[in-house]
Amino acid sequence: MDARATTPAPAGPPASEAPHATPGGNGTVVSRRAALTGLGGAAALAAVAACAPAERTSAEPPNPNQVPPTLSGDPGRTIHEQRALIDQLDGQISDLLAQRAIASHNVQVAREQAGGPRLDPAREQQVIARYRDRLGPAGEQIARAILDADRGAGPSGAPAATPPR
Ligand SMILES: C=C(O[C@@H]1C=C(C(=O)O)C=C[C@H]1O)C(=O)O
Repeated sequence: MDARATTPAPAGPPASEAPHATPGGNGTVVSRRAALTGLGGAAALAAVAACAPAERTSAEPPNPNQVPPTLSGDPGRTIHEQRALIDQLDGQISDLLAQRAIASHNVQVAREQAGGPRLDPAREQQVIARYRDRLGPAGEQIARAILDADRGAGPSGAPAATPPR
């Protein structure tokens, strides 16, 4: 059985990381929770849910990490259709990355303001491992690129300045 199907979703950040909105330095204020569950993410999840196969042969709940094969793997789709899908997915990915950059920035600033280090290498390894588990070696590359982009991302990291829609 797929362990992910039975593993409950994380209950949210521990109390020590409660969602206090933190100024981003450019007027951007986003709580950790809002950033992680912003409309872009909800829209992405809704899109995935809407495209899930109508009938299920298993009683197991859908895995939100799994792109529905009807969307992603149908070779009968034309190149034009596939490209439209790619453009749509790239838009969602970009929106999510922009939200992630803001959330990451907020955590980094909060930790720094509390007198701690801006970065947390152990946590970064957890992030990398999650991407690697899901996507293999390419996932590790992607995670490292995201972490690089989000380290110190803020007002000057232009994409982070765009609030979630
Ligand atoms: C956002 C955090 O701060 C930094 C940024 C991280 C990230 O973008 O995922 C991870 C660890 C930290 O280096 C965090 O500790 O959660």
